[in-house]
Amino acid sequence: MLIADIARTSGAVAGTSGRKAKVTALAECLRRADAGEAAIVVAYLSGELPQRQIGVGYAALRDLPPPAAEPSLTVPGVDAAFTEIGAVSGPGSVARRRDLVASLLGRATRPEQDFLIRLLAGELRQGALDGVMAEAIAAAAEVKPAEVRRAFMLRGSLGPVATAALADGVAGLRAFTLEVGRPVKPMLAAAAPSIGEAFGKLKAEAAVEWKLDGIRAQVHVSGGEVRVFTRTLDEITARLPEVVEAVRGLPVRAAVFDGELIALRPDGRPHPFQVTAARTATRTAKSTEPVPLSVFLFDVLYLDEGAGTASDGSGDLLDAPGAERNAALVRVLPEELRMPRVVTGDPVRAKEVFDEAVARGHEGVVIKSLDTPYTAGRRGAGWIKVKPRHTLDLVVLAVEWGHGRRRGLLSNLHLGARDPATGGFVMLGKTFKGLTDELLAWQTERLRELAVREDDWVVHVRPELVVEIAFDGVQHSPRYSGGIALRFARVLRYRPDKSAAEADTIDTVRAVAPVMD
Ligand SMILES: Nc1ncnc2c1ncn2[C@@H]1O[C@H](COP(=O)(O)OP(=O)(O)OP(=O)(O)O)[C@@H](O)[C@H]1O
Repeated sequence: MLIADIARTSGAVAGTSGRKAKVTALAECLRRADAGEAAIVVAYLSGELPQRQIGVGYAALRDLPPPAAEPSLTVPGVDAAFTEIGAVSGPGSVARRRDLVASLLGRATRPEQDFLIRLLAGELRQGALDGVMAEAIAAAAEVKPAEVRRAFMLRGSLGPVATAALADGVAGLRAFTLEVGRPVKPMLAAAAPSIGEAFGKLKAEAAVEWKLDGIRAQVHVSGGEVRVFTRTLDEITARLPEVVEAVRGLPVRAAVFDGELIALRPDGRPHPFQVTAARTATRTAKSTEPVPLSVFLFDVLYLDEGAGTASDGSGDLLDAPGAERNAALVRVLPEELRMPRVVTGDPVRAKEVFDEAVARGHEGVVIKSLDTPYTAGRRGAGWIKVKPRHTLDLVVLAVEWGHGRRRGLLSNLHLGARDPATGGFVMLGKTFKGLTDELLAWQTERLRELAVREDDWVVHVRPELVVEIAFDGVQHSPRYSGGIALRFARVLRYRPDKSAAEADTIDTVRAVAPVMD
């Protein structure tokens, strides 16, 4: 298969806002790929190329060689070239990489050059196409989309799922199973502005759980071994001995739990989020004394209680309804390891739980359907979060050099929400409020790494960094393409645990904040 095919498909997908048209274009492209190429096609089209691994700076992409007249680059050929570029190291590696990129681009036609540059610069990398891509794989392989989504949840990446679907259909997809020790993509929550609205979306009775502002953790137990993974599926076991200790002695042969880890003060109220985050951050100030994390588990995806017990045998619980998974959780976990939870059909009672959680310094509640299975992502909205004050996770699109005291620092952030219709981002406003000196220094360094171009004092960056923003409301604004702007936006913190594909969408912004005039 030729890169020209992928470039053309990428253009077609970007050029239409219709979901169906996107799926059709992607499926058509996948049908032309052989099973081995499919994984690469999927990765490139969803912009999943690991830029940092390839390590091509923007400078290498600025001076383009003249384009080739005819397309000749093949998918395996380009992939091999990327691997070669990524492997260059040692003295002179920057120049060597630049030469290799120039040689690759010199063999590309103009549209192929455009595509490869956007791929290398990370500008295709919104991954917003995950849902669309899963549907396209299903269409190309002639299987149900649910089969593809399930395999994606279990495997964590769509490339290998596409290969399996095209090579072996449903049988290939079902070969992806839940294995203790291998993390799966976590279930996420939709948002509602109030308890009443959240209840309105679920059946009469639902579970109301505290929402703690900690770190999501998937805890895998097998025999005496405990392993802990983040929501981005990275292993953090070695950093959290107290979590391993808390879970080690449970009466299970094997299990996979889902939950939240948080640093609590002796009075049970949470420490500021940074204290929790410091326990798993890769770059931390060594001077701070680590504060132990408490474990609050709220789901179980797999359970084998061992011979002679209630569930004698092994069991993947992903398809079991919420109430049944919780019953299993209650059976094997002591109360102090479980997330506080009340089952009720009464919104007034639910509001009491919410008020209590907030009074104790927590974020709010997650209202959970009793009958939905465990599914990755926000699909189906079996979980709905309600907070007293909604915040948004937005993507930094650009940043302005500061003035005065902030001279030499990247300060005023341009904030964007995801636009699922286009796969791009919609700008919602700017802010330099809420930034501490520490955050300013950190973002200056990080955003310089992500810079793609600079005009006057505005540095445009690869849309990768997710920042959590508080705001007072949303108002109409002709200045931005989405027609709305945030009022009094201020930075709460960065969300390095989230990718741009997980940032809030423009639809979420409208759902949590009615537009004021
Ligand atoms: N009881 C709970 N049930 C589920 N998730 C919980 C609970 N308590 C805290 N959480 C956290 O809330 C997150 C679910 O909300 P969501 O899917 O919107 O992710 P998020 O965007 O990280 O949330 P937020 O930014 O609001 O913390 C989970 O990833 C988890 O870390």
